[in-house]
Amino acid sequence: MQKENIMDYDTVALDEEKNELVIIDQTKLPGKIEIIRLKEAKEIWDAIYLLKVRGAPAIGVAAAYGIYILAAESSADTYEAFYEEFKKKKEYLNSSRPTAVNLSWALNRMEQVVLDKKELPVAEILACLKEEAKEIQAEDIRVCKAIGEYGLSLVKPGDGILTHCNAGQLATSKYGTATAPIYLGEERGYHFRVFADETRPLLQGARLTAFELQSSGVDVTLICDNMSSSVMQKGWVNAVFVGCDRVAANGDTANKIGTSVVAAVADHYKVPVYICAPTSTIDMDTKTGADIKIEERPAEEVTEMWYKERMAPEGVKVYNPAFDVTDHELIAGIVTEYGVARAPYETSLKEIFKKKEEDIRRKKNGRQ
Ligand SMILES: CSC[C@H]1O[C@H](OP(=O)(O)O)[C@H](O)[C@@H]1O
Repeated sequence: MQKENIMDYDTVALDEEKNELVIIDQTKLPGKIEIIRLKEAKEIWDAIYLLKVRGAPAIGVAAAYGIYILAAESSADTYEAFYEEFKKKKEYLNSSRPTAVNLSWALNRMEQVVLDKKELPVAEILACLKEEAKEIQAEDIRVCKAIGEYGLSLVKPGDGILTHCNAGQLATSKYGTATAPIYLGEERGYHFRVFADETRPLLQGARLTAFELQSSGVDVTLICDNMSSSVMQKGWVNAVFVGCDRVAANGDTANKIGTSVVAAVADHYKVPVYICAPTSTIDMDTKTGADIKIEERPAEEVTEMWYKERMAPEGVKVYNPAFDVTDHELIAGIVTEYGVARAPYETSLKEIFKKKEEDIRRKKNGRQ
């Protein structure tokens, strides 16, 4: 039987007949492709909070379909009652996760439909809500493809690309953001060499990015988060492409934990870092990164080996060096028993050994 390909599944979809949200349960990947159907408010809230559906754009699409599904359950017989109910359900879904701006962006956009169509009967408002949610998803696909085209202009065939977390098709409706240039490039024979950071603690890189890239025939190598420096030091990385959850007006970008470490290392090795950002993820009302609310999650995600099944797709290439080398430019001082050596180390280490030799001589003379 043909092995299932994760790329053949919709990350998020609306079952229009049953008015159900249909998603891939990403907490089960890569070991199992499980499609789940959601209808109740708490189910949808939990799916977002537990990262069954995740990634800024995908969260936005799921919330848009989710609020439509919940609004369609309303038994309100006046606009005022319908709108009051709508606002409560919207605020509830919006409370699931704070950092990705697409959640509130999509819900606000759906609320605007209710406000704009207040003269229509509720049934017609619902039809408009469904169309708006479908347009949000259609836009997501167009936007990601456009990001792919622009991203492709920044790299060349055969380049090494490093990415962190999952800003792939599983974080969007199609193409992904950071992976969009990779997928378009694959279609056009670019044959990129991709390094996917595992991305502790929830392993979106190992479980999702490596999985979807491998499933698409992309040359992907899984590395631990602490290996990004080693592959950049070796010159294997020509560009870093990552996604985002919220870009502030000054360009500060909130993305998965560890992105700033990758960026600091890339800066050292003069590797360009590109944030692949749909404008729906850019928040011009937030002035700087310091103003972005950073979600904090349960300690167990760090302390427990919560992942009982496969942590990465079977057969994926892995680079697993046991050590790496820290470049001297990154070292403030080398602390020895004869003092602290400071850059330039060729000189200062020689001074240290001179002190050592003098010390040995003194001790030797003292004994004679
Ligand atoms: C297309 S950007 C997706 C963005 O969302 C991820 O976070 P999470 O897995 O917690 O939803 C990660 O930050 C990605 O870069």
